[in-house]
Amino acid sequence: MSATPSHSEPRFRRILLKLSGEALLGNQDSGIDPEILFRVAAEALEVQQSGVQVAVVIGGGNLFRGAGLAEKGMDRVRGDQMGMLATVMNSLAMQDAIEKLGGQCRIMTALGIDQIGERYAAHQARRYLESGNVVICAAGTGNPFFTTDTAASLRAVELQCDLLLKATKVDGIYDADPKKNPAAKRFDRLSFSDAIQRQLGVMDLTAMVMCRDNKLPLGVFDMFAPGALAAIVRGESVGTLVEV
Ligand SMILES: Nc1ncnc2c1ncn2[C@@H]1O[C@H](COP(=O)(O)OP(=O)(O)O)[C@@H](O)[C@H]1O
Ligand SMILES: O=c1ccn([C@@H]2O[C@H](COP(=O)(O)OP(=O)(O)O)[C@@H](O)[C@H]2O)c(=O)[nH]1
Repeated sequence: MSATPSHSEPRFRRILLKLSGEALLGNQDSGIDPEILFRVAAEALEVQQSGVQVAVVIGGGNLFRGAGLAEKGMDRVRGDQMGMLATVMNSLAMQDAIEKLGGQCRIMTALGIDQIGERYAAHQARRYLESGNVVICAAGTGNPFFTTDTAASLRAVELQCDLLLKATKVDGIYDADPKKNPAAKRFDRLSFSDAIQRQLGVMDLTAMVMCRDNKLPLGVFDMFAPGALAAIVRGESVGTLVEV
């Protein structure tokens, strides 16, 4: 992602890791593949233990998406509320995995669910990050009609992260959807204006614009590639880096 060689000092002080809900499926039809869950949790912890503060946003596409429910006749707002609750379930699974691996982890939710996590507040989230917790920001933005990509860009800006990393089902941003066009070419680096102008579909427009306007670099990488997260944080060129 960056041409700069590895350093023993971490390149980043604080990152936000956006995990695809759908990628948590692994080879299953629904739910969460524990192998993927634990591998990603271990990689997030490894990065955190190397001295980088780690905030996390998890999608809910492995369980529910509001738009899909609305297509089948459900009220869109209720469908999106189900989608946001799906992100809370994934967040609980990730918190459990991180704690089982010996890490400290807080869930902060955009919707009030007191027994599960405290209500998200940026200043408190920053304190938890500074005191050695992984902080999972659950329930998206708390509003229907948004996505967890947008929630991730919002939280990353609020939490003053140096980098937003989207871990997804593809290994970067291509000039066309690589799942539909096998001849598509991957970018190592790209500007936000190019990504927005070319309507490259890997991240929704609202999230891209949020990153661009706040000069927050965005990395996109393959959630199934072991070691990719740590490599990016060491400054190695993995996936695609989008900058202003
Ligand atoms: N130009 C592109 N480059 C890479 N991926 C793309 C592109 N256009 C569309 N995609 C698709 O975007 C998907 C990732 O986005 P999304 O469905 O929001 O996933 P997530 O569940 O990770 O949020 C990939 O699976 C890929 O097929
Ligand atoms: O701020 C938000 C974030 C998410 N969602 C809902 O939660 C679902 C799951 O999130 P997403 O589709 O972003 O998950 P991913 O694609 O990352 O698995 C979405 O489809 C929406 O229905 C929402 O309503 N508001």
